[in-house]
Amino acid sequence: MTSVQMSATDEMVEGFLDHASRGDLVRVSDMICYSSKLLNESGKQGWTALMLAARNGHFDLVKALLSKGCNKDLKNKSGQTAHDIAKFWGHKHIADLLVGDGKIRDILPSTGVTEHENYFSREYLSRMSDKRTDSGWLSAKQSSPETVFLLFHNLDPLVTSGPEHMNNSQAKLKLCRLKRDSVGVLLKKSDIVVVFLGVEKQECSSLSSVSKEEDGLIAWFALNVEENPSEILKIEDSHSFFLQGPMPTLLMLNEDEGGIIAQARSVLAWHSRYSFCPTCGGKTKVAEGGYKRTCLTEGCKSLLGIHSTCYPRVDPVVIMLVIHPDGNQCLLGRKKTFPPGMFSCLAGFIEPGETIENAVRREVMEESGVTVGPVRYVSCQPWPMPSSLMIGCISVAVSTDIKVDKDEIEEARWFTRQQVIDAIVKSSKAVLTMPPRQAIAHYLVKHWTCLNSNL
Ligand SMILES: NC(=O)C1=CN([C@@H]2O[C@H](COP(=O)(O)OP(=O)(O)OC[C@H]3O[C@@H](n4cnc5c(N)ncnc54)[C@H](O)[C@@H]3O)[C@@H](O)[C@H]2O)C=CC1
Ligand SMILES: [Mg+2]
Ligand SMILES: [Mg+2]
Ligand SMILES: [Mg+2]
Ligand SMILES: [Zn+2]
Repeated sequence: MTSVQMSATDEMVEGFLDHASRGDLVRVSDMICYSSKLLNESGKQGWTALMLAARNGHFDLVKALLSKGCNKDLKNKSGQTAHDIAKFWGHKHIADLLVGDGKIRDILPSTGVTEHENYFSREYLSRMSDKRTDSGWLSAKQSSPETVFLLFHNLDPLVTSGPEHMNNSQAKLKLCRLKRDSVGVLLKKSDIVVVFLGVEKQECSSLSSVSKEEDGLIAWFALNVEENPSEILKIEDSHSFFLQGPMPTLLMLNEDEGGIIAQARSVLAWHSRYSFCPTCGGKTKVAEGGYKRTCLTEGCKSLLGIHSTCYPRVDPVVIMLVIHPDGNQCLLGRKKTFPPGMFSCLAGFIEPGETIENAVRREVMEESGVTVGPVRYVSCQPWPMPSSLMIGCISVAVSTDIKVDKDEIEEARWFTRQQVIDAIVKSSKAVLTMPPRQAIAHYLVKHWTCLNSNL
């Protein structure tokens, strides 16, 4: 190659990287059509087009480069991949895209939002809903020595703080995984509701347990008792106790157990609140592994077709971070019951016949007097107090004057990006405190500030 050819190639690479750096999708795509080798070319300090697009937050360009087959594992001269760069500069949605295989996600049109796992969201068990109607299988599992039972007293779970349970876990508490022998007396009682939660996913079953079970499935059940059962039960763990709460104590478990609690507590709470048929007031019987209550009154309307009152309820709630029209402040409020200094996102129940977007606009107007324009879904979180689904959104205000609804909110204020970052990192300069990391309100604020998730 002559020096003239060399410089022509260098010039083309330099131009290509310059377009990538500025996020010029059209020019970058044209140049790749002309020479696909450009995809993995690097310039100064070993930066590729993908790295430059990741550095500057050009999500669509990153997606296009991945779809053309560029190598996302290349490193620059500082040893950073495009993923490291996106993470460092706070482009979480790009970092998420780069960490995956880029294939499945590409089928969906980009919204810039990737799925985020919140506390209470993890599916540790496989629900196996088809087994709920298999009464033979359910009763065989209830008699199996391998089966795990979780016990609740008035919806407070039995947990242990014993040191022998704390290996490899940062959580200070762990759910007591009782065996049949410990809860046998309760299972014989006719008024005890036993809810089938699911089976351990294959990868979390230990091999020794698998060999002892005919179908290799370790089932989990949950039961709730109203009288304190400590006297009649055989519980050997002297460190066990019923965790009084629900808040903030339920946030002290690990992520796996948070997910189990979200399911178990919500279904048990439904049983404790719906003792009688909501349609006719008659007696009901528990069916389908605790996922249904069937009315015993002949002719009750709830027996015709599928009747929603027979199944566990979920209440949808919108929770939203409202961004100031200047893009640099967000609206947070405090309820009278919050600890001093704490502010959170506004939230409210979705009403019948209402969309998520309209519920966001109505609740923000009711609680703060601020008018909201566009609304985008970000992430959701089961909230088992008793059974909400928090639907997390980000939205933009089109008015900024605040007039709070004093019945619900004590104060609402615009906070700057820096102020909420200080609160999240618990800086000594912080002028407010935020809900803990387990609450979706915390994630919404973090999402907005594009902070890296390891903060
Ligand atoms: N995970 C998180 O980060 C947060 C969760 N939350 C949860 O969001 C939920 C809703 O927020 P709020 O501001 O209280 O709602 P809200 O703003 O709609 O006001 C609550 C009032 O709405 C009425 N209401 C309407 N439908 C209701 C239903 N299905 N259940 C109970 N009350 C209903 C009641 O009068 C109640 O006092 C609460 O349960 C709260 O625990 C709230 C803030 C943060
Ligand atoms: Mg509210
Ligand atoms: Mg409200
Ligand atoms: Mg409301
Ligand atoms: Zn009925």
